[in-house]
Amino acid sequence: MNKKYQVVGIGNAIVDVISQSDDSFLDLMGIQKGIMQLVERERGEMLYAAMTNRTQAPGGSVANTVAGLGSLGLTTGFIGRVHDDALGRFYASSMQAEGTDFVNPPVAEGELPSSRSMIFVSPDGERSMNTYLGISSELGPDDVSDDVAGNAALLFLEGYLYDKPQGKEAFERAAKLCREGGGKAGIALSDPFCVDRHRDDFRRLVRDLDFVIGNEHEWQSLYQTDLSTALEQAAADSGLIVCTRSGHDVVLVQGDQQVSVPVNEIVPVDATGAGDQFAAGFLYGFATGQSLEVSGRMGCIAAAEVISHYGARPEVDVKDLFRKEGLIG
Ligand SMILES: OC[C@H]1O[C@H](O)[C@H](O)[C@@H]1O
Repeated sequence: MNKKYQVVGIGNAIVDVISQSDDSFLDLMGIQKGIMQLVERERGEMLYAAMTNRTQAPGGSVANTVAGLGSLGLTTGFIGRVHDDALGRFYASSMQAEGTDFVNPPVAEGELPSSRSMIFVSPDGERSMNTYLGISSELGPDDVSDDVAGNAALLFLEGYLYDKPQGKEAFERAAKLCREGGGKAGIALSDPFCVDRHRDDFRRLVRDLDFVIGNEHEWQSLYQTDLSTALEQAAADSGLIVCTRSGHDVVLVQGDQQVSVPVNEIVPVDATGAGDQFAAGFLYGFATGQSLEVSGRMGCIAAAEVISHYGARPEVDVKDLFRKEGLIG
């Protein structure tokens, strides 16, 4: 298919502010370990000030996936919203520099600043994210142009967008444009609490979209049952489903075909972005016509790379890693 973009993503455009902390610091600050929690602006500022040795990097779940695909050499675009402030300009220019079109220019009007997530990484590699959504949560249908969503061979949608009515509209419009243009659209379930908030919508999306990627907790939350029953139901509902299981075999089901891809269990330096980069590796395989098994293996390689260092995006050429495993020539 001759499209301007091999993959387009739509989601929250978030600058990650990363620091290391121990669990007693999390307790002291009232941070729940291992999840993404939304925070108000004031609390975000307080947490930011409490961070020692902080570093800053572009993040956002689906944006991380699309950036990973861009650095793998696919033509990629990302639909997100940043303010025309220092963080927003940093975000937009970093995406471009990493090889992904950041298609909507930073917005000058309005008062909400660019989004940021204060991420505390524990000594065991677990990450605790505290996200102030800011302008990102104002993403709406007007931010989705025909030229971008209608020109995508694959569209990857972030489940978190469903948290705001205008985000949901943007998501639905992008999916419609992509599929009317002959592309395929899929969703990242985002997190179990997000699934809980939008169960009916997400079950409909599993039936309607072309592929769905989630982890075991998200699939269990979606069908409110044990994992194997949940995956059976998902596979019956959807053309292609993928389930990651942190440190355990990944399960992929497409029609009658079911594949399990083994994962080498390693202690992460920083677990941030593991699912996002799994999705990047998997979608790279999917977009380039690889088998289900090879695509799953690519996902596992990309995920293993990103958890071996701080930050949610790859630091090496992941294609080299695919070559070393004999997955590409
Ligand atoms: O999945 C990891 C991402 O989720 C949050 O949205 C952070 O921005 C981080 O980069």
